Amino acid sequence: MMVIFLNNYVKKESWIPKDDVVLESAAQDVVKYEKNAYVLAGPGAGKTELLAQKACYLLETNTSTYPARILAISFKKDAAKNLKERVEKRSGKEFANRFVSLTYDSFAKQLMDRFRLAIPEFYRPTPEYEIVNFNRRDVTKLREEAEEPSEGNGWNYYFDYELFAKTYANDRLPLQTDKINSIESWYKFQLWKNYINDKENSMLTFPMISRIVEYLFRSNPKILRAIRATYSHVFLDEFQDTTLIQYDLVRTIFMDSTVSVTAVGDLKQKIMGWAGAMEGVFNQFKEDFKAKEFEMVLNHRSAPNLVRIQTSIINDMMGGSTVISPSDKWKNEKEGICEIWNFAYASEEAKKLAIEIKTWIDQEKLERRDIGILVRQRADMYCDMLIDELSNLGIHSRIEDQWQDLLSENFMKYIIDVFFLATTDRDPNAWSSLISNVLSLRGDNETESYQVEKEINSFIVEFKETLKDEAIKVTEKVVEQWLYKILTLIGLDLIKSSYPEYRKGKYLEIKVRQTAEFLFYSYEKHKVWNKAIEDFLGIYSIPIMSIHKSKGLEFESVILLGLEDRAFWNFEDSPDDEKFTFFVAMSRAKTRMIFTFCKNRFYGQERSKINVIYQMLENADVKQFDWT
Ligand SMILES: Nc1ncnc2c1ncn2[C@@H]1O[C@H](COP(=O)(O)OP(=O)(O)OP(=O)(O)O)[C@@H](O)[C@H]1O
Repeated sequence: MMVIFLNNYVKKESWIPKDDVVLESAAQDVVKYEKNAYVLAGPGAGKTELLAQKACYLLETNTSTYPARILAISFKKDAAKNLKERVEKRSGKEFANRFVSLTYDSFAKQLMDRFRLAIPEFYRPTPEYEIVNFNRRDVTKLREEAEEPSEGNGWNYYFDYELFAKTYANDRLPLQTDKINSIESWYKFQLWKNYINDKENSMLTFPMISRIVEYLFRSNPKILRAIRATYSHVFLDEFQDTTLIQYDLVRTIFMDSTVSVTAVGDLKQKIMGWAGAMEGVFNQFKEDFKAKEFEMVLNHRSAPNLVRIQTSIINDMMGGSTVISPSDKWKNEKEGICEIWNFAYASEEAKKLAIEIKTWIDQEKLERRDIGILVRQRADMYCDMLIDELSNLGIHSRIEDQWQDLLSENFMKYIIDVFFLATTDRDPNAWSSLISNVLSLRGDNETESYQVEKEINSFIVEFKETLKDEAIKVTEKVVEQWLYKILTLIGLDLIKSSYPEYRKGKYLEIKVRQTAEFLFYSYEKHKVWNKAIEDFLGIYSIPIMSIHKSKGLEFESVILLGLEDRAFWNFEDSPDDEKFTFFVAMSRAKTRMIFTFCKNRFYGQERSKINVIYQMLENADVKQFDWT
């Protein structure tokens, strides 16, 4: 175990933010504030950055007293990984070892695996279990397979399957068997019994896992004390999207404890209402945790003209007169383009956008990853013509959703570094990152360093030859075998034991197979491995994704393709969710934001239902251009 000596710590008053970042005064206060707090701030305010800086401060000044840990909980795997990497890069691995960055799902799952035997019997899953989703179709199946109590007890036997699929885990455990007084409550009980007890291997959804863990901690003070002693601080990112079940878990574990909790979020980016994001979560947190409110008012991401437009839209959406300022790195307040482009036909739209994007790449020297193409839904349908037109101009683009998840897998860094080292002459960054990652996986034993370097080096020399060997017919299966060789070199068992998500079931195997499939696809395109690996990472592709997947990301130029009624089909039912979704899209742009509308896409489009959005853009003086 690595011991940090006292003289490595920085005095609180001498600590300064990392990477020359200048924090606005509210952010400085949050970094140093010791009690529970929440931060409300708009897009690009640096909320995630603030958490990274606060982690560095707490660790480097020993305010999070050694050996306590800091826990950060995010929604997406890549966000959790990104936060961990920032802290690691700035404070170094020794400090960052005490920074645990997880998603809500993996946090709950880890706790359940660790304390499984302490879970009361009826709710205790089998040692091997399967993680599943539970949707409307599964409600139907459950109902088909169950032997319902016969009618005549006055219950209404017709119930809303959709609602049931969303709320089946909303009640705290244990379920009160004496309160089974409706068909829904009867099925809620059946679901737990059926999924956990009646199967050889239990089946669990993430909301069920959270519920089990919440129950465990609520009913077992010893375990509760242990976890409270593990963490000194907890960070909650994108707090506006927290569900009732997630919040209840956090509350049970950390409320009224010495653990200091900091939540950050933005009410204008609350876009998970459909997935159960809790109404009034900040107020509830304020009350339960006696938390102090902080507000940040700068936007570090977008150019001044875009900040002006975003601010006007915020005030239209939320009422009030918020003032948000761009950072002072911009030369003048007119910088930043925001336009609406109207087309008659999708083919014309695709042509015009492809030509425009080519100009950005050729003349403005934008990289492909500087451009983000966003859609409300169904990227495959909305973008097929644009993908073809871009391809005609020699520009590759790809629908990023599947890659995003795969690339944030914990085993991926080893694979990528080994491939980089085997396909380039010398890559010092890949070498040092690989060696330090392997050493840290193996317990940071410095004396092993020489041996590890030797072992990896000889593998890479051999792997280089393998990749060059034209006699080997590359297939998906062959790539999969290579991946296993790399993981075995690093330590397959260690990888499984170090990353809890790989401990159980076939998850690792499934992800390795998918990696082989995607890598092989990239290889088939380029036929040389150095290009294939870059292609796999997406360096040569313009990313296309749904707005939901773009959360937390930023691009120099953003195109929101299809600002139309049908794309925002749920607007009438959930106008706020949809307005916020639109706002998330427009706030991803640093310098250019283009919205498109196409009259004849899929047999006709209107913009009457989402007229409010167009009205807000008009109020902000956003200009429209007809390209037909
Ligand atoms: N204090 C700062 N000084 C300079 N740049 C900053 C600062 N804080 C953040 N940034 C930069 O601004 C951008 C936005 O930061 P970040 O992603 O942390 O914002 P956010 O509030 O989490 O955004 P969003 O909610 O829109 O996803 C990033 O490029 C980040 O590096």
